[in-house]
Amino acid sequence: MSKFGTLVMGPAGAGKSTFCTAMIQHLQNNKRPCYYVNLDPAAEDFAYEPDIDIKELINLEDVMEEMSLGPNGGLIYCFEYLLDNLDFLTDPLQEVTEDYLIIFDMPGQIELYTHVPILPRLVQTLTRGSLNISMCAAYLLESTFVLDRPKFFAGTLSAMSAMLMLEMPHVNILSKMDLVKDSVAKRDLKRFVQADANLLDDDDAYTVRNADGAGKRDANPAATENIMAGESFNRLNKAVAQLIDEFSMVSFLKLNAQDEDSVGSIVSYIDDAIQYHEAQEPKEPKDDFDTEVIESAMDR
Ligand SMILES: Nc1nc2c(ncn2[C@@H]2O[C@H](COP(=O)(O)OP(=O)(O)OP(=O)(O)O)[C@@H](O)[C@H]2O)c(=O)[nH]1
Ligand SMILES: [Mg+2]
Repeated sequence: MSKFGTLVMGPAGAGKSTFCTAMIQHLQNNKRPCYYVNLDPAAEDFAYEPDIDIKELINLEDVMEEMSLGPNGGLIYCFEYLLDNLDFLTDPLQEVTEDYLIIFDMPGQIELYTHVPILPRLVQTLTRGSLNISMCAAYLLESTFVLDRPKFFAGTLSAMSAMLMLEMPHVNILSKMDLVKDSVAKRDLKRFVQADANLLDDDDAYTVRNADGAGKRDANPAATENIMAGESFNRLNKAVAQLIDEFSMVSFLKLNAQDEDSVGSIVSYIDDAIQYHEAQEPKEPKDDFDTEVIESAMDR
């Protein structure tokens, strides 16, 4: 028998906790049980009280103060401490049954998803051994990144890095779609959803250099204001986009956390990835009634 869960990840402020709240609300509306695990040792306010809260084990503020660490070093310390005290997480999760969706709300420190080998160890504990949770990662990237294409590809690279590092079913999500739906053409949005590397060539804010390298910045100063520029910056971005293109593994689902249908559609993708519905026994209330009748008849 398997348990089911989703690991909600992504850079700071991507909308992870808001998405967790929206998922819980959606599952409750559909009479589905869920189990909420907060793994952000700095998170303060919750719309739904977590069933497990890492702050009951370790608190980022205390770590920063006592160990004289900054927020990123403090966070890594908190996760190493969690790995040394995994019973805190695994003991209560043993009791969770297969009809629950376990939602893990992660912190936004990007190093967790790129190069620090902490999450693979955590994921192994959750997905193997006695817990055996069938997990899907949900990696959120804020859709406003599409307004600055190099930034979008940098964010996409972080999503790909998490996919490669964790080696588990994975959905990538462009969050906060309500913020860009009026400023990005539908045709362009489709290309962002597929992480089309050619988007950089068509970027108004950047000039594709001439073959002799003598190209100029785009003539539109409004589009280029405050945006990093330069030939080597362009080459770096092209190389990043090409790498993403060669792996051909990143595409995005679109999320507006305020829209129940949008949340429902992402939950369906996650359900498919973890094969949630295949594991659910059809439950007929009549069965319980029949069992009660038979048992009481046998008692007599
Ligand atoms: N417009 C809009 N704002 C959103 C949406 N989702 C989240 N936000 C806002 O974005 C901000 C950050 O959201 P959070 O859910 O706290 O993001 P997070 O990824 O959990 O942030 P950290 O845990 O600090 O990394 C909040 O002000 C949210 O209200 C959305 O779908 N649309
Ligand atoms: Mg959060």
